[in-house]
Amino acid sequence: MTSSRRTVLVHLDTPATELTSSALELLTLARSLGRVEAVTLASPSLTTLAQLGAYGVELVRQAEPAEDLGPHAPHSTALVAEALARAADVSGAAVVLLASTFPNKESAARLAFLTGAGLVIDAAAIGVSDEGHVVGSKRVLAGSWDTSCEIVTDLAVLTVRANAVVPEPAEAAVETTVEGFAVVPSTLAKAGVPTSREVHEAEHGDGPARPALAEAAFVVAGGRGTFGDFTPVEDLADALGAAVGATRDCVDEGWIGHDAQIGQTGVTIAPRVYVGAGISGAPHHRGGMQASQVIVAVNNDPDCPLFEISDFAVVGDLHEVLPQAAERIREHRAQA
Ligand SMILES: Cc1cc2nc3c(=O)[nH]c(=O)nc-3n(C[C@H](O)[C@H](O)[C@H](O)COP(=O)(O)OP(=O)(O)OC[C@H]3O[C@@H](n4cnc5c(N)ncnc54)[C@H](O)[C@@H]3O)c2cc1C
Repeated sequence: MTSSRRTVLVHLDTPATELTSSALELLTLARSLGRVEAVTLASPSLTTLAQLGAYGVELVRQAEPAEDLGPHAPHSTALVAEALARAADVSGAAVVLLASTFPNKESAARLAFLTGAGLVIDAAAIGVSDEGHVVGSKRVLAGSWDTSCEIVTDLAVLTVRANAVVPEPAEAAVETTVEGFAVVPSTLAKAGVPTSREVHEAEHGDGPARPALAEAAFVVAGGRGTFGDFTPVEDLADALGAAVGATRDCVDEGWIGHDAQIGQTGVTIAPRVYVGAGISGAPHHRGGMQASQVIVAVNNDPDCPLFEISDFAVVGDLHEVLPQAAERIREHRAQA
């Protein structure tokens, strides 16, 4: 199918007061595949509509469940799947894209089951084969294999990792209209509606708010080489607007919270830039960060294994290197 004939649905996470960076990335990616429509389970705000217009989306399809299932219904993965299935049917869509969050992966799996669609979870790139089929690519097996999966079904469902592309508005902004469509929730969807939902912000003391580790475009991570003092790591992270990560050893030592753990038993990340300071590069850690686009390692051991997969290797004491880097970045930012 040619891209001009292909309709691509982008699921907007709720609450849709303002589009997240992940949503803007999805819209950018979707434009390269065909004509983009957005789907939401909650009324989009004026800010959201303006953003959608800037990204070239003319139509937002808003699901209207036939029964009031309560305020948390848009977070029901079963209902999201049923709404997307209906939207795909109404629009004749060939592709549905969702951001790769845990709930969205579940919704995508349910959607694929409902529609018989081919499914790729955690795609890092999306292309089109010579036959016109959508191809999702990703790293698997702890970052040791790159795979590409051609989806040959009429409908392709993909969840896309954060930072797959740089968000870019369309060449020309358009007017965005909202069109409702009815969804009749199944017994399953009605049985599984969340009754409460509380988002816990990560705590950073009095410091600036930092992006979520799994979605951050920049990550600064510290290892055992910090000897428990994460100040230089956090300072560089704040200069860059980055998330803070760590190795499991630091978490086990109680130097930093579990949410910061990167690796096979922690968070898997694929930021645009990963800085690893005082980290040896053990396979368990590499499995969670090897897909990063640019890897910078700071280590006082010139033979540290992390250097083998680094784009930039800095041999030095992190307590000297990181503060200097943070200072230079702040100087550059002040001049910009
Ligand atoms: C089942 C299992 C699951 C695991 N899962 C994970 C996981 O998900 N994530 C994870 O990270 N680990 C995981 N681990 C642990 C992993 O195997 C390693 O032990 C761990 O990643 C090592 O952490 P590190 O690099 O901080 O420490 P180390 O390996 O001790 O490395 C410290 C590094 O700091 C350098 N250094 C020291 N001082 C300085 C200085 N002043 N300046 C600069 N560099 C300095 C040293 O040269 C060294 O390279 C797992 C282990 C097991 C058994």
